[in-house]
Amino acid sequence: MAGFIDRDKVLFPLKNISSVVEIFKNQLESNHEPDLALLSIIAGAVENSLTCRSNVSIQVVEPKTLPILELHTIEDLYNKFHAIMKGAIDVSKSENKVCTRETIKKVSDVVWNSLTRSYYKDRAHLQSLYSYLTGRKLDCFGVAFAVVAGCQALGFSDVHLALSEDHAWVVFGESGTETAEVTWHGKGNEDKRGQEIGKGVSARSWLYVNNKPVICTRAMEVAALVSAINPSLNATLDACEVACLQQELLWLLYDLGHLAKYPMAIGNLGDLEEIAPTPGRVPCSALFQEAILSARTYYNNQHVYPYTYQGGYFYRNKMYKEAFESWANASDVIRLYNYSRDDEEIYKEFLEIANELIPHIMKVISSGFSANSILKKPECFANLLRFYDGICQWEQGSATPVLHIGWAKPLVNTISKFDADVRAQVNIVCESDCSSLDDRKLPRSNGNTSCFNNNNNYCLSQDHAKSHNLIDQIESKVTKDEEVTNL
Ligand SMILES: CC1(C)CN=C(N2CCN(c3ncnc4sc(CC(F)F)cc34)CC2)S1
Repeated sequence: MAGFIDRDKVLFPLKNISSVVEIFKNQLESNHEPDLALLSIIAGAVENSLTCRSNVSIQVVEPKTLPILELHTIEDLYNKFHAIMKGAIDVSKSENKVCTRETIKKVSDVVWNSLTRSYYKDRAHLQSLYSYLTGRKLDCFGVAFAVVAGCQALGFSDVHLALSEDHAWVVFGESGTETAEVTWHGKGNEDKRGQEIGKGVSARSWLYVNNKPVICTRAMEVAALVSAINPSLNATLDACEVACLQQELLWLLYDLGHLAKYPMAIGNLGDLEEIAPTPGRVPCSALFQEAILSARTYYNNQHVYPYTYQGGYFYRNKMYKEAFESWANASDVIRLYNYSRDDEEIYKEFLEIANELIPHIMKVISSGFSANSILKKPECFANLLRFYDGICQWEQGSATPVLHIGWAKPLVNTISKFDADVRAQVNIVCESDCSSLDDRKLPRSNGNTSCFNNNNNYCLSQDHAKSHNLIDQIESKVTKDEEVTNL
């Protein structure tokens, strides 16, 4: 590990964004691995100086300048982190050895036991070592990151961060295939720190992405800390210097190839580019597409967020037909999983799409009568069915139910907005008898597109037909309603 060397120290005191980018560049291009503790402390210090309560007056700083960051501030915290780790774990005998589960548990205990007794865990700005070293507070990602940074400080180059879409753990050992929980997840769940990643039912939950997590290199761990930078000043305002720093650091990592296997980081960059496009760079829509391609290429299309990044972009830009397709593709991913109580985050995501975003779209478009309204397009109806059908299939075979009556009303409301002649163009094809499909949900390796048959009708393939009973119920209810209204 390069550590905190003179080439970086001469850049202090840090006064602007480009000097911070320069330090990250030096670390990433050095022939040693980048120093996670150093970069997390610097990113956290910059974020803290521009967003935290301490300077409540909205900073009016020169564009791209930062409140001055002195060398001793960073150096003292860096030395403190090394002292904590080396004071707690004796590694003299394990020079250049791979790490053991026992040592990882010790490092996790050091972090865990040094945290403030009780604090609001979901608060912003609790993700960096700056927060850990100055406030003794970390969020669940921050604990996992601190353990990996601690192991790096102790000389273990085999310990790496493993990331799902809502959880983080570590991999280690000779072939990097040992796994260990090092942090908590969610509210009120007993932490499983020290244990290997679930082989049981939790393995089928979205939380562990069907054992297709992002396994980080050191540079991807830098991408994770950069992704975790939080520019929010409060619920409505962002500190633009912090957002600008995050955006420039993500482009630096992108250009060095370190985001290629990290769909969520590409998605984060897409979100930032949508707000403030960088001249000469690809449009944000291309980044959302790249994130999807990365998830399909490296993670067997088992990740949901790349599609919801893209769907959110289409929705915000009133591209509703395209949004339906992205959301249907997201639903094609979740249908492979069994819903478990650890999956609240993605449940909330689908709930918001089904019960807020789609109803909003139905409201704003049904006022217009334009001929090319999406209500006239069978592919929109097909994608909506595919979206709802995936959620139904997600529920099937799961211990915990997904759907409740609150889902049905917006669902029927939406379906009934499409005229019968449009709905008639969508065939629900049972390519094979449903009963022959076993209940295990084998991940399908093909990309997600709604299948189109030759005579330009839109058919839902065999997997979708599994919940055709729900679709039949909707169809019959809608038809009945129509009969009633046509009486
Ligand atoms: C389409 C969305 C709702 C927009 N933002 C989304 N994010 C998903 C989570 N985000 C992330 N971005 C980069 N890396 C990671 S690792 C991780 C799990 C945590 F426990 F470590 C989360 C996450 C960033 C924001 S999904």
